[in-house]
Amino acid sequence: MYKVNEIFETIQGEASFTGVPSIFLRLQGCPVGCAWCDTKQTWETNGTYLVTLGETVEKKADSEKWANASIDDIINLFKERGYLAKHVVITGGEPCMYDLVPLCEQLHVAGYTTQIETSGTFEILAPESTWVTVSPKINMRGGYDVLTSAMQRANEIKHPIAMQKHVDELEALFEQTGVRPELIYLQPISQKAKATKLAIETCLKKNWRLSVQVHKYIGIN
Ligand SMILES: C[S@@+](CC[C@H](N)C(=O)[O-])C[C@H]1O[C@@H](n2cnc3c(N)ncnc32)[C@H](O)[C@@H]1O
Ligand SMILES: Nc1nc2[nH]cc(C(=O)O)c2c(=O)[nH]1
Ligand code: SF4
Ligand SMILES: [Mg+2]
Repeated sequence: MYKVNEIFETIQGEASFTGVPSIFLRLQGCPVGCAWCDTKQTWETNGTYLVTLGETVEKKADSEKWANASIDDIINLFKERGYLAKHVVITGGEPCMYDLVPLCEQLHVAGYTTQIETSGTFEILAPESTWVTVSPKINMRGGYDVLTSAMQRANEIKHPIAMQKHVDELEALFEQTGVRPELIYLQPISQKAKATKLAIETCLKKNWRLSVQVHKYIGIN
């Protein structure tokens, strides 16, 4: 069973898959505690907020409500809702708190491609063909060895930044781990003008890529 915070169909707004119609599966629970996290409603798994899966679908506003769901429940729901997107983004919360192998495998059998959004603070349990976006949470809770293996598995890195020290800590992580993936995205934290300027300047200097959270600019989920 997976703990589901919400399920919705939208356009992927971040990194390489930006613009791709996607079904988002947001799992409940994250112990990392990033101060600027835009999904704090997923952090705790409080029994008071346990609801049915139906209630988590296309919530009208962010909430701490969550539901238990099996893989069949999730795939059946995608079909019942008539979703046409064939790309499933598994995010959270921290999705790698869960073993995602059976979920992704069954999604592949059902004709979907899969992508995981993860902080790299838990072991990544997912099939080879799942696209893994690692947004490394440096100096946060979670082991160094886990972060190194996450960096090795990553298909792309997406790093939220607001200050030069966030760029410096990413460079230091590349040095320490000896892993420097080909696709490196900087994502301004919370659409702040200063963060966006820094991200643009740094991408130009380092030949990295810019990821703005497109969905927030156009007012979709
Ligand atoms: C909410 S997290 C969930 C997945 C996973 N826990 C992680 O951190 O990658 C999804 C993505 O949003 C990014 N993010 C969260 N809050 C943000 C904010 N305020 N501004 C920009 N990016 C943010 C995260 O770094 C991550 O890349
Ligand atoms: N449209 C859209 N794209 C996204 N890419 C990553 C998201 C996330 O919250 O993980 C996200 C999200 O919440 N909405
Ligand atoms: S790891 Fe992801 S979900 Fe957890 S607090 Fe940080 S940004 Fe939020
Ligand atoms: Mg989001």
